[in-house]
Amino acid sequence: MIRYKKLGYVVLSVTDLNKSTDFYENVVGMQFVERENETVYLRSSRDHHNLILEQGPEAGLKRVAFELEKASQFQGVFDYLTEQGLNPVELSKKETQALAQGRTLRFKDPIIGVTYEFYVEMMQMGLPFVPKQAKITRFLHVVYDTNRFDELLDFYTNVLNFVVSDFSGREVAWAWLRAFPTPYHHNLAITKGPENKLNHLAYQAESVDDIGIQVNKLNDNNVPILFGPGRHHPSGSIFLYFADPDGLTLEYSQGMEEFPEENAREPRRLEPSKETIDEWGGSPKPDFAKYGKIIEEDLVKINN
Ligand SMILES: CC(C)C(=O)/C=C/C(C(=O)O)=C(/O)C(=O)O
Ligand SMILES: [Fe+2]
Repeated sequence: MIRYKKLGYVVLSVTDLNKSTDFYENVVGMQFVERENETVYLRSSRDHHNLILEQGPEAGLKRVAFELEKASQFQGVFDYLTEQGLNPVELSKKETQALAQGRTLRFKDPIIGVTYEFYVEMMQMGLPFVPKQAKITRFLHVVYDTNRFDELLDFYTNVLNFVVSDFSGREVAWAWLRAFPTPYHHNLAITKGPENKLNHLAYQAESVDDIGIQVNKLNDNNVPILFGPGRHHPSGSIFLYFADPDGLTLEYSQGMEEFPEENAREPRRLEPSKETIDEWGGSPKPDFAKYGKIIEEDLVKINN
């Protein structure tokens, strides 16, 4: 059984690396760690990185990385994914050293083609994370649109050991999932849509005040606010969605429900109503979750 420590980081392809680095540092609130050629590492915790930006010809999602609960689980998880026919590839020492992390495997999900990375022992930085702008406290979740909803839900729950926190729909069209046994209501969610794409990425804000302060700061910086502030009924969180320089939707989220490992409540089937989406009655702008191409790449970059 796969046991996760946390959602660790994502890799985004961006069309203007300098602009996006400035945005994620000075608007979103992450801390710059280092730049290696066309790759920038940023963090929102003691981890060496919680976001990698890569210059590319088009914007999109390249990779989603989860940290396994224990280093001792790595080989067992590798063997399990092999048995499941997912053909995981273990990264070379050279590549894991470049990433400042321990043993690392990658595979592609066979449904929508997202590259996943499972790793252990990411280097912990000497100084604590200090947000420069918004007080973000962690990288919280990834959401996809998919036209293969049922297969994707089956894959996460029956192969990758994610647990459903809530569903929505008469015919289920939303599912919020947590990587077992991580406590947050969701570190991954999926929704039915005409295509397979990233819907949004979310960062936890320290307090409700920080969300309110960000409304003003985003407006001052002419950053488009795409939805909110409001309160999502599923996780109970206060939210604020805005656009990154490539139009990708980002969320600040505060106050999400947390689950115990044992005796957690059962998932609820929620009405897909306006009030479920936002208890305060708001609606998303047309550009909400409009962009977010899934970019497929080679699993291994540095061979030895
Ligand atoms: C916008 C959708 C329909 C919605 O309700 C989102 C809910 C939540 C939440 O409850 O926290 C999210 O953040 C999410 O799905 O990402
Ligand atoms: Fe969200």
